[in-house]
Amino acid sequence: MQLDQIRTEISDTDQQLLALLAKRRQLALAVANAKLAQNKPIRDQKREQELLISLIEHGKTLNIDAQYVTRLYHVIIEDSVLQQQAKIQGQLNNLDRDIVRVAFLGGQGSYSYWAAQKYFTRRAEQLIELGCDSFHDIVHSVETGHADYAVLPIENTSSGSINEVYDLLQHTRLSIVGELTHPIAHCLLGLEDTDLSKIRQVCAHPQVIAQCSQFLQGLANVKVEYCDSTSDAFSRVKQLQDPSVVAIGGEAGGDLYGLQVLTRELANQKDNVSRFIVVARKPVQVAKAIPAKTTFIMYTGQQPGALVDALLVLKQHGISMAKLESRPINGNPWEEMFYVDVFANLNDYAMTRALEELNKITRFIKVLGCYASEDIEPTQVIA
Ligand SMILES: C=C(O[C@@H]1C=C(C(=O)O)C=C[C@H]1O)C(=O)O
Repeated sequence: MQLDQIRTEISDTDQQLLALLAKRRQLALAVANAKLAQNKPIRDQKREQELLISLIEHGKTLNIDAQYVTRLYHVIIEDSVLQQQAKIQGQLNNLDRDIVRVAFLGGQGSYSYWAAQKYFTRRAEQLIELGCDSFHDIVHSVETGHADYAVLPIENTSSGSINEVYDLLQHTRLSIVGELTHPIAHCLLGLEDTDLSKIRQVCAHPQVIAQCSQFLQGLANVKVEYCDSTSDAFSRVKQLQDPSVVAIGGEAGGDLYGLQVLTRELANQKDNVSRFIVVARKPVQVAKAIPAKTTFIMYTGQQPGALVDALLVLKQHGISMAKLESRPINGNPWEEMFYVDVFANLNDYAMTRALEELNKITRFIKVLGCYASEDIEPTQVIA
């Protein structure tokens, strides 16, 4: 066969693969409704394990190795479960799935832009993108009704919690309605004729600078320029047309600005992942069939053991904590507001009781939201 002929066949095969994946998605969505009717959880890891084991076996007969099958399968299952969750949540909360206005940091190509795309592609026909210059403006645009949702980064595996976002949550009436994680693969990006040894200036967002601090320390005589967002860093490099000026950001984002990758994997941690939250004016309910997280803030007071007592309430009700963070309270020096993420649905009996008890022993407590957990653990196959 000629090269062109073979390639035509490969393209045809890829299209068939896509069509089959689309069909699989539709079947999974039908399964989701059947499960709701039978009061069963969306995720069924036993079924996933059985499927994976049989696919690995079948793969052997086709000369496809187990690792390849497993990697593909993880991607397919994650998509399948997230599609089902999004559909069930949309139905339960009567969410408008047509046009959605989303506020996020930066413009096209920023990490928050990709996170917003990733989250809403399962939930809306059309996105109206409202890029903002600061976290404050993002929250404000939802508060004032200019946007329906905001997507905000809240923590990162390299730089930790994003304090500015935590502080904004303390003072807003918006609710957390969703979460997602997104891998953040930092690259050094520049104009086509950039010579790495001649770089004078690196443009990046402060969070990105913190996540790549070790790489940046290794660059001698290079000025670090703080930018409002990663997309802001890209547009500066593009506008300046100076090959000694580069940006740090994601490859796909840089591509939108015609920038080339000069070096990859700049983050301090190899697994550099950010967790984003989605906030809206109205809280959502999470279906019982879906694992939920609840986030609340509390001020316990300064008496000895106050935090321990509060956490004991969670223990007594069998509620696991996903994260505990503390932030200063404005105007009360050395007093702390605690932010607690728990693996629980706000409507669970245990959670309701725990909150009632916490209400009695804390000075202030406020639920920031209950939302579907998007952390889809890969299917485990016991060898
Ligand atoms: C589609 C289903 O729901 C989930 C997704 C699965 C899949 O995509 O194969 C398998 C099990 C469940 O975790 C199902 O239960 O069959």
